[in-house]
Amino acid sequence: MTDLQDYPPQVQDEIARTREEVCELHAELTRWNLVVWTAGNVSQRLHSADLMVIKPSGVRYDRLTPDDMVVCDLDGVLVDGDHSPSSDTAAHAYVYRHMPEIYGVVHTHSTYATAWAARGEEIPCVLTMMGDEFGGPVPVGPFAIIGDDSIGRGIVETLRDSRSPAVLMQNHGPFTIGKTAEAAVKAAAMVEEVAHTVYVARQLGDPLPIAQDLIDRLHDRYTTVYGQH
Ligand SMILES: O=C(CO)[C@@H](O)[C@@H](O)COP(=O)(O)O
Repeated sequence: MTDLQDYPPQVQDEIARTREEVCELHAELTRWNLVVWTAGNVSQRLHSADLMVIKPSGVRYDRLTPDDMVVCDLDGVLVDGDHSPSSDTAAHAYVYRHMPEIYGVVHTHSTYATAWAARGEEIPCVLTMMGDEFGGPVPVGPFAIIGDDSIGRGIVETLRDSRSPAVLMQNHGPFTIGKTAEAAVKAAAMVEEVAHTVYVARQLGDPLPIAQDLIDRLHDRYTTVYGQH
C-alpha cells in the first residue's frame, strides 16, 4: 500500500483541503433530507494526484469529521484512513477513471428520485428547471449489484453521452456527477426536487413536455449565463 508520506507536500495539502470539503458536503446531504441514517456518500477527486477522498462506510453523518474521510487511489485501493472506505468506492473510482472531466460523485437514496428509480422510469423534462440543470430528462441506468464495477459502468454508460449530471440507477437510487463534489451535491438536491415536483404534477394530470429547442436554449443559458461570472 502506498503511504500518504510518499506523496509530495502539495498533494498532502490538497488531501487535507479535500477532506474538509468532502466532510462539509456530507452535511449538505442531511441538510436537504437526501439521505437516511448512513445511506449515501460523497467523493472528490484530486487534481494533483490520481487519488480520491470519500466517506467512510457506515459512519453516522453526525459523527463524520474531516479526519474520518478516506483517501483511495482511482482503483479504489485504500491509501490513507482509519476506516474502511464507502461500499460505493468502486463505483466512484470507475467514474473517475472513465470520465476524466469529472471530479465529484454523489450517491443518495432520496425518496422521490429513488421512487422513480424503483419504477425504472426516467423523469421527463417538463420543468424549465430540468432544462436548466439536466438539459433534458433524468435518465435511468441499469440494475446493478454492488460489489464490483457494475454500478460504475452503468453510471458511465448512461451519462457519457448525456447532458444530465444525474442518473437513476434502477431499483437503487440516484448517482450524480460534477466538475466538483459541490456541483454533484447540487445535482443530487436538484434531482430530488424535480422528482418530487413531477410526481406532484402527475397527481394533477399529464405534465406538458417542453420542446427540444426550448430545452436546448434553457440549458445553454443556464450553463453559460446564469449566476456570477
Ligand atoms: O446504496 C448503498 C450501496 O450502494 C448504501 O450502502 C450506501 O448508500 C451507503 O454505503 P456507505 O456507508 O457509503 O458504505
